[in-house]
Amino acid sequence: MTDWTDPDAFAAALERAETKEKGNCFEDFAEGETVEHDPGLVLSRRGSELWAGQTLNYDPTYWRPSVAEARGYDAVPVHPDYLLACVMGASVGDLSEKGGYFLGRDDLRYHRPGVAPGTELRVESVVESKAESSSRPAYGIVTWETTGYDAATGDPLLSYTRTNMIPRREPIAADGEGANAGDSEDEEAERADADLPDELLAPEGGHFEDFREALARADGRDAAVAYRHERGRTIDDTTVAQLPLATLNTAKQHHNADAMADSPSGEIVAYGDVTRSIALGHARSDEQTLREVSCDDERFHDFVTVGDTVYGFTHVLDANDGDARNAGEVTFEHVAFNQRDEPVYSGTRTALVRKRA
Ligand SMILES: CC(C)(COP(=O)(O)OP(=O)(O)OC[C@H]1O[C@@H](n2cnc3c(N)ncnc32)[C@H](O)[C@@H]1OP(=O)(O)O)[C@@H](O)C(=O)NCCC(=O)NCCSC(=O)C[C@](C)(O)C(=O)O
Repeated sequence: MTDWTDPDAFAAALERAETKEKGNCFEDFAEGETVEHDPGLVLSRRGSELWAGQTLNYDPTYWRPSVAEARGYDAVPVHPDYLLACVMGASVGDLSEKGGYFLGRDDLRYHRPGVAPGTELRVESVVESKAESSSRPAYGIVTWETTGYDAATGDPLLSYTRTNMIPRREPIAADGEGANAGDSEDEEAERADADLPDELLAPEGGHFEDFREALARADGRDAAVAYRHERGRTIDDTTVAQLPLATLNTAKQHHNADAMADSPSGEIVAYGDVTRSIALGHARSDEQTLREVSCDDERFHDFVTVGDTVYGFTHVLDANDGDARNAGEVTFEHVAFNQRDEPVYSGTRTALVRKRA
């Protein structure tokens, strides 16, 4: 029998043993290819409450039957951020388990409001495009279009396109050190405050009319409707590892400190959608949200690690009085930032916001 307790013998065995790989490298994806993700998940009320509770998304629609019914749902639906994490999580083993950083997401659309616990998901992705990274020779950049369906009816529930850095099997020659390498400090500062005027106004309350009135006040002046949210949430073991694992997100970035020691972040990092959900939770806590409609231009600018605190900043872009009697459509730009005031996520979001009774 082999003596496995002899550290030298064991180290020698490990060196010779083949590692059964998980996930795919940049070279494994072909443009146009469709990938069916096996895992799927059955949405659960417990999972939704865990996600919403840990990310400070405390809209009672997703907890209390009486409120859900008053908002037009037959029963308490799952939280939309949890639904998104379940669709994304099922895709990770095939698309990004190798350790690629989540760079951004576009065209997030919720196709059906009020998805019920007990719904079984079927998730599928199409490889939309691949590009070499000029700054990071060990990585390529891949974009996929992912859709989550109700497995029983075939109805699409949610879809988006996502872009990740994905490790290559073979590094290529690189010609730069980052997309903004070489920019002067002045150029960087100019980029940072390019879009915001001096005067920042906050809405009086969180109803549709409050956002519309604030935009009217800013109109014709050098002013914008932009404000910060008081709450912060420090990333801990639950948010960094438990939430992604509970939604089948096997990306090593969130739970394998050993593998991450030798990566650009040097340690495990928060799942981008946890960071985003916390920032959106802060924003929703200052808003009378009826329903999520869409998100666009979502970008992850920097790593968030255990001990970092995620805060939120909101810029109101538009308020449209649509067809609904009880709500209007508001478009926001949200920024998540850390305790050093560094932006870590930004994106636009459109939601139906309730009108005053
Ligand atoms: C990755 C880091 C280190 C690179 O930082 P950097 O300074 O090297 O460079 P950069 O300027 O930010 O971008 C590098 C390259 O990516 C490109 N790029 C950038 N964004 C996009 C985009 N949207 N679409 C297309 N391309 C994009 C950009 O144009 C550039 O191309 P180049 O190499 O040819 O010059 C830095 O950007 C960073 O720290 N970002 C935060 C990453 C992060 O923490 N993501 C969330 C956690 S990982 C995660 O959640 C995982 C998940 C969800 O579970 C899972 O996929 O399984």
